[in-house]
Amino acid sequence: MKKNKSKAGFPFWSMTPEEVMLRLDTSSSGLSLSDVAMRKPKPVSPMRSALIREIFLFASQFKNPLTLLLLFALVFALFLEEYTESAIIFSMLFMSGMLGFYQERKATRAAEKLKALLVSKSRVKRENEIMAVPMQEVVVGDILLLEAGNIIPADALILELKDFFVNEAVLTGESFPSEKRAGKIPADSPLINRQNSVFKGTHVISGTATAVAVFTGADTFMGEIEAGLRVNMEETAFEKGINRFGYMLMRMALLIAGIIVFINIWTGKDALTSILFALALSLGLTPEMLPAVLTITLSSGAKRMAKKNVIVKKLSAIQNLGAMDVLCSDKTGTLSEGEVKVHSYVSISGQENTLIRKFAFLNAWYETGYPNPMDVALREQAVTDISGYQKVDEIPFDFIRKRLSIVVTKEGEGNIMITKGALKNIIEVSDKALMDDGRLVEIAQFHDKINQDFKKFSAEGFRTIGICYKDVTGDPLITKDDEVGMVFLGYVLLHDPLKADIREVIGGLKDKNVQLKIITGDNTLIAKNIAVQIGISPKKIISGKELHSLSDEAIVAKVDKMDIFAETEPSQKERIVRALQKRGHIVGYVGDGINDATALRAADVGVSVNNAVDVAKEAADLILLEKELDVLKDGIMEGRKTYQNTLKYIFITLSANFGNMFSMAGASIWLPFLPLLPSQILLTNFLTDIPALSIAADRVDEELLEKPRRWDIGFLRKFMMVFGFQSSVFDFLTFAVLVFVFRASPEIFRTGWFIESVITELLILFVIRTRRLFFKSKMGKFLFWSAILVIITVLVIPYMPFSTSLGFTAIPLEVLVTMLSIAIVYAWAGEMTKKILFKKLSY
Ligand SMILES: Nc1ncnc2c1ncn2[C@@H]1O[C@H](COP(=O)(O)OP(=O)(O)OP(=O)(O)O)[C@@H](O)[C@H]1O
Ligand SMILES: [Mg+2]
Repeated sequence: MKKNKSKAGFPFWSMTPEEVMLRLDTSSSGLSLSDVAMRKPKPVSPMRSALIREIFLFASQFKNPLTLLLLFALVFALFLEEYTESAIIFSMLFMSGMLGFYQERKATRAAEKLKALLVSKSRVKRENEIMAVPMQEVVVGDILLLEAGNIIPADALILELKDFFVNEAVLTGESFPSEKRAGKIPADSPLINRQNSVFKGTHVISGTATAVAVFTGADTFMGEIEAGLRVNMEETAFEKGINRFGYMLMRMALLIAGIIVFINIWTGKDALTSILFALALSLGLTPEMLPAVLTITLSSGAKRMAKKNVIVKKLSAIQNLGAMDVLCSDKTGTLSEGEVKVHSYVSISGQENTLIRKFAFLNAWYETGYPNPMDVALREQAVTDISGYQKVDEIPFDFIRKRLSIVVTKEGEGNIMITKGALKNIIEVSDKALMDDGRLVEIAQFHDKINQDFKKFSAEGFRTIGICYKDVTGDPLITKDDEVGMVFLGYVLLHDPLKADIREVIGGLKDKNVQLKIITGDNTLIAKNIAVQIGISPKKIISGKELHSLSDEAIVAKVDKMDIFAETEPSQKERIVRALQKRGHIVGYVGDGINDATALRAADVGVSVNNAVDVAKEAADLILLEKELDVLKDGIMEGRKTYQNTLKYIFITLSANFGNMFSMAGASIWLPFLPLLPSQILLTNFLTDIPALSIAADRVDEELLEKPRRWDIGFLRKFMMVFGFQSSVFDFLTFAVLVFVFRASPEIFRTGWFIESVITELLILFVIRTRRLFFKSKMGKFLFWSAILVIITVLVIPYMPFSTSLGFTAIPLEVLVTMLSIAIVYAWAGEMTKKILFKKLSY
């Protein structure tokens, strides 16, 4: 509240820079370092905050409906003074919580080290020196130096600016860049009109500015919004599936539990024990270790990715990576080396030309937009003498104009405006052309020639940019509107060779059933040329211009058939991604520019590189420390493994437990006693959870990783029905044998059934984890040994002295052998069913 008041009392946009700086006790040369130290938000002592973080992390392991059910059961058991039950439930809770906590902590620690590399820095002026500090360390009164690609670190008042455009979509929803200018704005004007100010979280599209930071952190507009909304994390398709599935199970469990309670009470059993019995059963049905399995699979996946120099910013991105079936990529640096080299400077008549060389150099030398490989290449060129030149003005590059203008001056030469950019966009603003002999001619007569040249260069694999100029001595300060009536000079041919292994990389992705689509701002001809080189059909290409004329629906209809999108504007990149998603694809996007940020955000998996602009890095889910598509293939495999192992866990919980519940309900009707004591049910659950957890690290058969797979709840339901039914059949067989053949006492009955159900669950785990014959698929070490250990434990427990306190008894050998035989036949039946089921549902 107080903060709001202070903001209302400080409408800095309606004040002059001097007033604001006076009030903030700062100056244009920046704060002193001692001032900065005083203004830094006081850190909570690092020790304590680390401890608090750990506690939070631990607590966060319990914040899902499944563990809540466990907690509820625990309280209930304690209330009934059933201490064995309580102890077992508590162990289960603790085990799942600890494991999740431990794994996640290990993973976050590894990730944090890498994330430190990712810290976005802001340039500030302090004690009259320019320095780069982590974005969060900007303090009130800091003088900010902003340039294209930066994320703005604070709410600030602009002091000076040059062609400064900011994208404020995060705050205003307006995706068109808003132009900033200096000067006072009425205090009551809405945020969108405060052109003299910038706001935290928005980003610079082009140009440069200095500004004084007025509000930081939670005091900013962004901070207010975040506090209000608690930034709603979007769920991935996978998470949605899991959650829906979890709720479905809960509903079913509750329903069946209700029926069981009813039957038991109706048949005259003790009401409270019946409730506890039903509660224990519904715990059995719920995949209570699912959260832990998920965290473990994901975080160990993230760790393995880190070893391959991939930083996973958002864990769930790994799942999406596995499910991804279309990968969109920009061109420069992904397909190509990204190290652009200048090949030549060519005039219309085809001659190497030194004036073009000089002008291109001047333009690149003085431009101040965000770093791009073309200007780097041009600046590297040794050049004829440019001493004596001075920069007068600039209009930075943007992805709509695709041009960049610089005004330079030199004694005796007046002021010259030099513009370079995409060839089309240069021709657009030129009406004359300069010949080698110095003549100026109408450009119109050369349009065909230029087109042909361009085709020729592109076919040879060159990226061509155009250069033009005009004399602006009369009015050397320019705006975008001055880009007209210029004199065309010629071409700069640039070379950006494709990566040597790009064909194999793309082939590799294709083998994994991920389709690559190229979305580039570059020219159609070049894109075609590249398509041919990497083995994509050059026919499946569409240009940004054509996209413009299409409605969203029309794009959706078309998007599948196209492999290359050329000459696109930034907003079209996002449109394409969304259209692909509407077609039902899970879409990845790789990009590193300002123009990629919205597409990165829209994609299911956004991938960027470490030297990308801040906005792109911020928007991405994964960061590659080296821009190699090949590592993505490893990531895709990780994602698919995660998915498969999660699915295994679900399969096993479903088939074994669902059948169990059914059988229990049945058994309750005709047995005069409870088929298992609540504590025994919990113990069964606990024991089978141990191997189930190690599924997280299980090996996965190669054939299961071949294509992206989706969460398919319909399939799960069928799977559950079939295997549940089968397991019930065997349960009833077991009951019948125990009651009619062995005339078992309640203790023997329960012990026999305990052994049978734990062992069948483990055997069926071996069966279900693969589609091959179970012994033909190699198992994860952990899984194998933990299963063996549990089997031994189960066989030993009844013969231990403490077994009576658990309600077990030493069963006769023939009962034991019969139970084991039933389990083996059951596993064999599972093999058969599995084969038929997978084939029939072709999943
Ligand atoms: N600094 C610059 N100076 C002049 N022209 C430029 C500059 N940057 C880009 N262009 C022009 O704009 C076009 C589009 O830019 P760019 O190729 O970077 O887009 P993109 O979508 O990021 O492409 P890519 O897929 O290669 O990453 C370029 O082909 C070039 O003609
Ligand atoms: Mg790019």
